[in-house]
Amino acid sequence: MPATTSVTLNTGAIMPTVGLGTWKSKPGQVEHAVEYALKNGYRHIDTAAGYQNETEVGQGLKASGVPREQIFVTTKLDNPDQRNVPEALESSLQKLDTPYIDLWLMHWPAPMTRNGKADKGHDWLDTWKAMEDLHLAHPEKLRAIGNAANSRLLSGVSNFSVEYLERLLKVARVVPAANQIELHPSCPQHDVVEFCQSKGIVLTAYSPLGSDNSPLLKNEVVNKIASKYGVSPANVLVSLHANKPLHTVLPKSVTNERILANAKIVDLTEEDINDLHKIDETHHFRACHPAWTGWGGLGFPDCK
Ligand SMILES: NC(=O)C1=CN([C@@H]2O[C@H](COP(=O)(O)OP(=O)(O)OC[C@H]3O[C@@H](n4cnc5c(N)ncnc54)[C@H](OP(=O)(O)O)[C@@H]3O)[C@@H](O)[C@H]2O)C=CC1
Ligand SMILES: O=C[C@H](O)[C@@H](O)[C@@H](O)[C@H](O)C(=O)O
Repeated sequence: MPATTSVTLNTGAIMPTVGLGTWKSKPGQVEHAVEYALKNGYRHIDTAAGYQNETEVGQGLKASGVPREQIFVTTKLDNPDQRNVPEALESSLQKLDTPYIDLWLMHWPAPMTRNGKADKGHDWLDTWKAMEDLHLAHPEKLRAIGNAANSRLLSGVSNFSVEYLERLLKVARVVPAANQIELHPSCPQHDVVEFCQSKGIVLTAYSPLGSDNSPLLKNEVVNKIASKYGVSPANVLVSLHANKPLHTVLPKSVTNERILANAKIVDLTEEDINDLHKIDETHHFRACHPAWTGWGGLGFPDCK
């Protein structure tokens, strides 16, 4: 299958395959990164309330001059806001200075207190129910969950394992449109990928390069494939997802040349993909281990 440039969500909305990541992209830098990306062809930006840069991301959206309706914007409900879902949505809309969000994700199935501890008195399933209620009441604010012509209202999740998705889907009125999870050759999560694909849930690959100072950029297999196509290792790591059904991918950079370069996607062969998947057999890692939430491994088999 040739690499895709967009996927269709279960709402019918179109989500561009490559989006600019903004975790750790600081105010002062991120406005320019977003503006530069949009001026150079990106149409998908990923942020989160937890990144504390929504205001500056919003400034970058405006500065680009690209009409809002041509841009796919994802943001996320922060873990300490799981008891305050409507207020959190309003806060993100205000900071991003936008009338709607294209995709709103529960950042982690892990309610937390404001002082960084697990909030064991709250169930993330109740958070999802509150997100569903909001979507049903305000479809105009959450584009990816539907519109007047499509009353099937959908939103998304992030960091959901198969075990957690199964619990969600048992009671959900709304099938998540996307599950944003860590995906790269050293964290392929085939179980979650297959499960989501079987339910029509789009996978969004986070930390696709392996995050900061990634060993994957120096990996021999990645470099060999990069040489074969005359591209950089980052292009191979981004392309890996663009070559799979129902996948999108979020390379992050605040460096102009990298923002530009990372958007180039190449077609990979099945053999290339199999070789990249073998990397995990000898070198597995996660950039974002779920244990930081205080909720343990969140049902991920490699996090027990
Ligand atoms: N839902 C969730 O829980 C999570 C979501 N995410 C999302 O996914 C995005 C991507 O993940 P992230 O962890 O940021 O990591 P990435 O895998 O995108 O790697 C980013 C790092 O690689 C560097 N880099 C970027 N391009 C290149 C290149 N071409 N060559 C060499 N180095 C490069 C960046 O540096 P520099 O910027 O200095 O150029 C930065 O240090 C996040 O920004 C966020 O939007 C990430 C983690 C968790
Ligand atoms: O989206 C990014 C990640 O989920 C990030 O928000 C968490 O992983 C957390 O901040 C951490 O410190 O590990």
